[in-house]
Amino acid sequence: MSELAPAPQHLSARVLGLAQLGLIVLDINQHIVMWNQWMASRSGKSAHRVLGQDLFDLYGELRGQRLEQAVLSAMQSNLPQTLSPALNPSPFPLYPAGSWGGERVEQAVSVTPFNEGKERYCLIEVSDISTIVGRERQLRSQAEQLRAQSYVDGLTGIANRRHFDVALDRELRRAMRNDGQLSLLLMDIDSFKAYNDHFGHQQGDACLSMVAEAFASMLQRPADLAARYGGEEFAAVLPDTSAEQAALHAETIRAKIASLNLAHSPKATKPHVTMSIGVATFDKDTLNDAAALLAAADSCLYAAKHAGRDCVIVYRGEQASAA
Ligand SMILES: Nc1nc2c(ncn2[C@@H]2O[C@H](COP(=O)(O)OP(=O)(O)OP(=O)(O)O)[C@@H](O)[C@H]2O)c(=O)[nH]1
Repeated sequence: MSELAPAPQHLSARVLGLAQLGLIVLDINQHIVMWNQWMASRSGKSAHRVLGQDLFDLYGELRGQRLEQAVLSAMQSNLPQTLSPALNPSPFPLYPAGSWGGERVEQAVSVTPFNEGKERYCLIEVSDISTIVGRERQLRSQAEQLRAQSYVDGLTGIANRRHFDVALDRELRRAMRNDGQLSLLLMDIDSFKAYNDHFGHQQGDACLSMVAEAFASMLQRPADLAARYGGEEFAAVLPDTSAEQAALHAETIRAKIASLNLAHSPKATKPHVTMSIGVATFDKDTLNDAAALLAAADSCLYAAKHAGRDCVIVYRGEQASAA
């Protein structure tokens, strides 16, 4: 079997010149003994200029940083070191080849000690991970956008049912923990079928958007949540709000919707668009989960419809009463 001959020196030099990553070799004194073409074209410093210089004199900003510690530790322990790109983003001032200034190349850096004869050296490899980092950022921002969209109702722009469910569950648990107060409003546009039949579905959609906007603008506290519960139904989660306060709030919302004076179908009870509202308040013994609270608010909403619509009914035990 024939032995493989070592690569001739000119071949190694050519390969170093073609390498698509930065290669730096330091001697035991941290002086640069090798600096390949990739480093030269991204740093603006030719090998001729940097050979023999202390790397950390050349780049003062690296002094005392993780890279210097990694080099020292690699030289002492003879163990390779990898710098986390998240903790050490872009340590070298390197820029895309041919474009001076602008954004630094994102870098992944590893440090490998080695011995050659009696001498100890350290190889620093610098990879350009800008594309990967850019793609990661894009994916993260797309995921963030999707997450935000998945919580917003497409027609009205207020919170959707999923958001409502999450918020109600969170606030119920908070109320349980703190023995706090929490109220829920369920509201429904009156005779909306007649509205659609009279004005058409498209105008029906526009009406829903106007009502949603007006209703959401009435909720002032940051923790309050205005949501589209489904179809022509809306809901509000009101933390730290007693039954009396919620009843007042609901009455203000009802009056606000009526005051929009949106023309209704001649078949509706009133000449303008109105809303019926059911109110239920957390009670740690009886109304202490989402299903019970929703059922109580819904029974009040049903009672409001039966009481002639355009009114507020508050849940008071088994017997709902007008606000
Ligand atoms: N335009 C439009 N209409 C919707 C939407 N979602 C639900 N609706 C309509 O809302 C109407 C609700 O009708 P009903 O549940 O019969 O109730 P109502 O006519 O509002 O009568 P009351 O609730 O008893 O006052 C139906 O005609 C649905 O088609 C929507 O996204 N856009």
